[in-house]
Amino acid sequence: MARIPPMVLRRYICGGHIPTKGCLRMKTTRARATALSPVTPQGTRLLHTDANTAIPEGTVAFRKQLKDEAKKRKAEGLGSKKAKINNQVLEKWKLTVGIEIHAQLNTPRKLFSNAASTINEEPNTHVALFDLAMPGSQPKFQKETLIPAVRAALALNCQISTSSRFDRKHYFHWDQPAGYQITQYYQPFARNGYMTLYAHDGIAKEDGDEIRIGIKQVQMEQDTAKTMTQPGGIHLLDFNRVGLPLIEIITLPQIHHPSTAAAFVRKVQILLDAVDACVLGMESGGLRADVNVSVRRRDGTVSDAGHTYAGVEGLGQRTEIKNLSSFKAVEDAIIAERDRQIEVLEAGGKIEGETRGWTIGSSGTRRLRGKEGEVDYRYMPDPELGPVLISPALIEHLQNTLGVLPDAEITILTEEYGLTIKDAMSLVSLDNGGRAEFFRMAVDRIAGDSASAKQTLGRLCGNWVLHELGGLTLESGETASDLNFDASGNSLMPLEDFVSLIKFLEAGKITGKTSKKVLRTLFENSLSGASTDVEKIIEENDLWFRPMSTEEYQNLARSILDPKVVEQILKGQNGKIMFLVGQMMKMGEDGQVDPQKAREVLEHIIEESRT
Ligand SMILES: Nc1ncnc2c1ncn2[C@@H]1O[C@H](COP(=O)(O)OP(=O)(O)OP(=O)(O)O)[C@@H](O)[C@H]1O
Ligand SMILES: [Mg+2]
Ligand SMILES: [Mg+2]
Repeated sequence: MARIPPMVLRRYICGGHIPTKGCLRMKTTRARATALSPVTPQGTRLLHTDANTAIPEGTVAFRKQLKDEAKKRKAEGLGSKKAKINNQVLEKWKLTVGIEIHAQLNTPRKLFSNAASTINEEPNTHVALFDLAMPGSQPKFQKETLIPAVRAALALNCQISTSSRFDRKHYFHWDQPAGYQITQYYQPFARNGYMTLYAHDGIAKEDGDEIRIGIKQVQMEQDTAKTMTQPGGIHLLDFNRVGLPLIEIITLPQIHHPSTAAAFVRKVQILLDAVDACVLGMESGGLRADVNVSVRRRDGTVSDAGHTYAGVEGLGQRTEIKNLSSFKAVEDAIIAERDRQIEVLEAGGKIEGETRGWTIGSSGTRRLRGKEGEVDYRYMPDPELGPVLISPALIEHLQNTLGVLPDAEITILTEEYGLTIKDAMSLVSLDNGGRAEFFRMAVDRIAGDSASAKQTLGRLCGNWVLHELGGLTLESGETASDLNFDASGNSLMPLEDFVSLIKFLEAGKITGKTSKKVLRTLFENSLSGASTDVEKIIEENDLWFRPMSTEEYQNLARSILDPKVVEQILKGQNGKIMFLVGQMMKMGEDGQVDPQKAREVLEHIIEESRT
């Protein structure tokens, strides 16, 4: 790469200099954001950096915006469960949706430069010359990005091409300094995949027990810079994001219900996470979806369905809603756009091919621009990049090391470990699959080879791993992924100690209530590096279960017996006995009172008082 002297660079980006590692760093920490100012009186645009840029009047905090919008929606009755259910199918119109998902690959570097892939760091601190399209800079394909990309495509059942290419897609916008995006258009690296969605994935009930959505292709491409639009025509730009490696997953237009579309995006996120292809979910901006929506009349009376896509015929004119960043937004935007299109068509109008936008909580999509066609993009092979060659041996290796995918894991957890679908799905989605692994190792260690013990213990441990441990992680403020439930030896919840806790509980040596206390101590000790020896914790805190003698039961029973209640029971109100049992359980030490035994003792004393 040609070396560009700092002086020259400064003409392009105010205050920038070339750091040793090839990234462009803003000179002062004051320069937190780069603002692209509106057109100046001289008619030129200026880049300026100023941390003290006054926030224009009328700027509303994002959190407040969300709250206000949610309130408004509630008041309008939008988004209620009822509205959702009724909104999946329309009598006269058939909806068709195709989705493009952009997911950020789990790699340390950008796609064509060695600048670091970062999130939430100071803006404009990880930017290489090539990322800014500086004259003389050239792309250098970072081979490591292929590993997560191929893993993702394999998990989506795609065929991987051993040779693929990069192309330039031209458009002019400030978020793309080169004036084109490098993507794969003519020869993507993966094609012809599919994903199967089941009822428990949350598809519309009209789609039955399962539905298969075809994946046309998966391609690698660069991300754009992040634009933060402010009131007053000001746009803040963060070039840390420009050039980050993305995959674009393109489905066939085979989705016909809004909730199935949302379920698809959710499942892609879980799958990409499970195979370590991506690290960030929608909530952190690591995954974004564009939805393409069209409608056509079910009875075919008007010929407004002459469009075709990848062999799928008879489609209505599509519009595209870009950049959706939540599963709910996917569903809501589709419903709103479908309804808008129907309204236009029913009024005798025509749907234009457009790119549209959607804001959380709004009740309609809005036009952004006319849809660019392939001709507008002037796709061309990138002359600076050679073909991407992937050896069959690498593909085979990645296929063999994909691990158990979420669907297979859910089947194992429900059929072998007795979990409900809901618990199985929660387990699988936590800690990158590490929580489910921890659960299985714990149960296997206690149940041994017994299939029935596996079922009973599975249900017991499921509750502990999911809810009790889950509660503790939430409370401690640790992020679940930091907890590293992978039984790797330095896990924050040591597997062996957890297993002995469950064994003591199973053997009746400690009560359920005590076990919760011990788990908490275990967890806290583990965080602080203190001893996690369960037996020692129980011993030192005097927590072993000590069954009460019959005499102790009798004394406890007498202490709570109210003559009036006894009289009512003697008159035949037997239900009152359970009330007394409840009182005894409350009075006794932690979980020490066995309700069956308490009842026997109470009945005996009451019978005695009859004579
Ligand atoms: N008539 C239609 N109705 C609904 N969806 C459609 C229709 N035609 C195409 N699609 C969907 O639109 C998407 C098109 O994505 P593709 O990346 O091929 O083109 P693009 O939207 O022009 O590209 P980009 O947005 O990346 O510039 C696919 O998911 C496809 O299934
Ligand atoms: Mg696309
Ligand atoms: Mg598109």
